[in-house]
Amino acid sequence: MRIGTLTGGGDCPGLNAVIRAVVRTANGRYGDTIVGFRDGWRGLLEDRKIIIQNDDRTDRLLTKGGTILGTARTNPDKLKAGIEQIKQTLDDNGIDVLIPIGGEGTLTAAHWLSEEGVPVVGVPKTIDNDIDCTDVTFGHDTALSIATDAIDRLHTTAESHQRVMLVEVMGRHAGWIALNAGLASGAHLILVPEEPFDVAEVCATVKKRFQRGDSHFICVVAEGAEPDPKSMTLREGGIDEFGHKRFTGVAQQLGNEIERRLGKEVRTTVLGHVQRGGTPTPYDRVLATRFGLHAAEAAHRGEFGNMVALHGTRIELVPLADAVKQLKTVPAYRYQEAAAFFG
Ligand SMILES: Nc1ncnc2c1ncn2[C@@H]1O[C@H](COP(=O)(O)OP(=O)(O)O)[C@@H](O)[C@H]1O
Ligand SMILES: O=P(O)(O)OC[C@H]1O[C@](O)(COP(=O)(O)O)[C@@H](O)[C@@H]1O
Ligand SMILES: [Mg+2]
Repeated sequence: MRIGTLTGGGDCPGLNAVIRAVVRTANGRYGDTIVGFRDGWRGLLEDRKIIIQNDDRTDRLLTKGGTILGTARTNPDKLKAGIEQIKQTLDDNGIDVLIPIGGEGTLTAAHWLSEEGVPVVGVPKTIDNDIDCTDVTFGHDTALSIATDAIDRLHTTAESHQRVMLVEVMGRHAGWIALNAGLASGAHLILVPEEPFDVAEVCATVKKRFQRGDSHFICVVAEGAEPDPKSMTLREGGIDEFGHKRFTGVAQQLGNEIERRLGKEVRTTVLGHVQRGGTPTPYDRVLATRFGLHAAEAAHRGEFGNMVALHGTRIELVPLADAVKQLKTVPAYRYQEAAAFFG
């Protein structure tokens, strides 16, 4: 069998561990050839690829961050217009099944290709934890541990200066990183995209904490968090060429407002891409490895149009159609649990 693979969307710790697991399983067990397309869907449009050998170098990919295949975003309309080219590339390379590894966008494209008759088995990746139908994906645990470590460090400096510190973490549509890192590090407030915030309430929470004699205030803000429009408006950033909203720095703008209203010293830290860099945690290495193994096995069983998913302790298959129907956002009950520790 010839298996094609690619990595799409934002990179994520554990992508290389999936590639290694696919190669080791498919080549080691079945003697398959693995063709890796470069830079996401673009590699299929432009027929740019490498053969990934089952050798010692590939084996060492287990711990390596990023993706050896490169990743990219391609305007969805351009991708759709290239369907004949994609099919031609798959044909020219004798690909029997494609294993795309990516987030909700990449998996939406995978679902569309599957409906166009391309044999596909998807592997979900995201640091944001916003892919539905799987308990979690690899990448989230690593991002969490980086964000938690950063917030732990901000506590001590904030305490020394009696400051308000805002930490902006990733999370475009879903506040999982903010929620979980905030809980893990004992933040005093967490703001997520799912729950619009009121600036007056934020200021009241900050004020109350200082009034009772506490020394500092840490607030974790997801990059996609938004104020209730009646309480404050954010600068407009427009939409990028891939249809994603451009963020304008919610934490910085909220920080300015807190400083103006309360006269407290505020500092803002934007963690940015450091959350996605470096080696995956052991948890993510194991999950990525299991995803790769099960994707290769599903490809051999001909169970196309599916995505591997973690359910409890088992890796199972779910239809791509179900997985991309909606994003997995933070439910109200989880935010309410976290709110018990605010202030
Ligand atoms: N609705 C869609 N239809 C077809 N292709 C899509 C769609 N959404 C995204 N894609 C493709 O998947 C790529 C990756 O999606 P993106 O959302 O940027 O990353 P991720 O896969 O991490 O969610 C996009 O650049 C685009 O080529
Ligand atoms: O690398 P870029 O293009 O700046 O994208 C940043 C975005 O990528 C992410 O890290 C992951 O998003 P995707 O899973 O959709 O790729 C988001 O949290 C963040 O908003
Ligand atoms: Mg996406």
